[in-house]
Amino acid sequence: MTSTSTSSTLLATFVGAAVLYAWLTRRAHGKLPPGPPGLPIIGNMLDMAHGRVWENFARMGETYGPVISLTIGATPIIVINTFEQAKQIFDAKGAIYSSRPSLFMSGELMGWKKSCGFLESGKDLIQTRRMIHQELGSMSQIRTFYPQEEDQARRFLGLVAEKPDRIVDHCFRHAGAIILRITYGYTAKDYDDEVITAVNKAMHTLVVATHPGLRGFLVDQFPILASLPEWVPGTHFKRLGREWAALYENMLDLPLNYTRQCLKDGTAENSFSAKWLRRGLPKDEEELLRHAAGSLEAAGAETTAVALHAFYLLMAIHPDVLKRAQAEVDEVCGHDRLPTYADREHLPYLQAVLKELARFHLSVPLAIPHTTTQDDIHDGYCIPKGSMIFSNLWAMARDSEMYPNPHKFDPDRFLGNTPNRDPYDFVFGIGRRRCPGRLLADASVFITSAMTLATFNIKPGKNASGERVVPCLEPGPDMVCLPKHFPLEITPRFSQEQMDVLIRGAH
Ligand code: HEM
Repeated sequence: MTSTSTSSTLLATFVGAAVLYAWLTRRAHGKLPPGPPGLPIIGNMLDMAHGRVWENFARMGETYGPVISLTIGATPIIVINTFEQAKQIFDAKGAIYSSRPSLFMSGELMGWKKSCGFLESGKDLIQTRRMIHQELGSMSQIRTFYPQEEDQARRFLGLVAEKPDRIVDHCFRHAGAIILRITYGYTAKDYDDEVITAVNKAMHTLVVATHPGLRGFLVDQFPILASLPEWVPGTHFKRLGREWAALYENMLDLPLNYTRQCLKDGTAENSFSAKWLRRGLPKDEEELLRHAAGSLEAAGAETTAVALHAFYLLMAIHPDVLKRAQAEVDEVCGHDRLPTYADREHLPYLQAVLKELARFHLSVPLAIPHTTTQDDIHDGYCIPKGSMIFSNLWAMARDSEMYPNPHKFDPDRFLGNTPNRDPYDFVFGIGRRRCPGRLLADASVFITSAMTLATFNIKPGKNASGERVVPCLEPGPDMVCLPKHFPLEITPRFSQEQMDVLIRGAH
């Protein structure tokens, strides 16, 4: 037998033993919520293997009810498919439903466990969320960042005017630049910015490491695999973990060192990190700040970029909505200036469009999984301590009882005397782990889309053979759900000279 086949046999034996151990040691719980029967040993692993897992979960909900269970190895997985149940669980019983599962690959090996989205319940989580809340959790704080937001949105328009065919890149760059500006006071370069590149690299590894189901890393389901020596084939995750941890550290240090330097030089702009560093934090709190600031970069950039890209696609798909929203913006702002935050209350149709955007394309369709810190009995079923809990936000957004004709993009559902439920009640999560960046996200999407409507027309673009391709909103399979790319035709609404005046306006 060659050494490779010996090692492969060893790995197979080890994985088999780990899976069998997990199966045999599943605790004798009460009755779990109903769910699809799993296969012996691997449980429901295959049900989570492919495609948009949230759609599979919603289909299972039609058969088994609003709260369903699946198992992989020893861990019960609970999926909550309705808003009502999610409120009962995350709001009313938040004390035991608000921790995070420990993910071996991303949390331990790659070092993300101190990032806000990964923190388990406890002192560090309370302090981290307090830090974020104090500077980004109220409208009075968010308003202090309006000048930076408006400036970044103008820069974005400039880039779109220059290279309209690179709209997806611009959305990602813009969302990253906003977060860097507000978190660190750092103004990113228009192209090839070093810090944006560092964030993108680290984020790419995080997305790969946290793929749901079978596409993820087996060590998350069976942490015992981490004790295998590195010469065993299949343990390449250990080397990857080390390399990817270095990318995470770089993403934290590069921009924070910039803020520290600016504070020393007396040139620091108003920012989340500058505000906290100025207070002179003790070492342990400064370490918390380092991860808290990094968690804003990680959680805030891609999610906002996805919303902006989806906005452009939806405007190309629905020319009637685009025209009506443009007409409203024109009526309030005229053609001589760009919209500002002060206009927001006079733009009810745009606000309805943005609510429908948030409902129709969910940036994070399954939220971030929670875990329970105690056994619970819910509606007569047992939810064991350590269960992994998914809020199926996508299923809530497509619930026909809350949203008649839920697969139709229809901003009018939020106007009139009996509007549908505000999707902001759940698209940012529910309960104690609700997104702490939601006010900032909303402010960024508002100003960018309002300024876009004022300056550009958006139409389906042409493919390589010159045929017009009507886009559709086809979501990808990842936890942060990127829509499929389609060519768009984005053209300025005014002459070059007028566009220059509009966009340069406040510079
Ligand atoms: C359209 C944009 C955004 C959407 C749809 C979104 C949505 C979400 C969702 C669904 C969660 C998980 C909630 C849960 O587990 O129950 C979350 C967590 C989080 N979000 Fe956002 N988010 C957005 C933008 C932002 C921005 C701009 C920031 C930062 C400035 C941010 C920071 C965070 C953080 C730090 C967490 C982790 C919270 C925790 O674990 O306690 N998000 N977000």
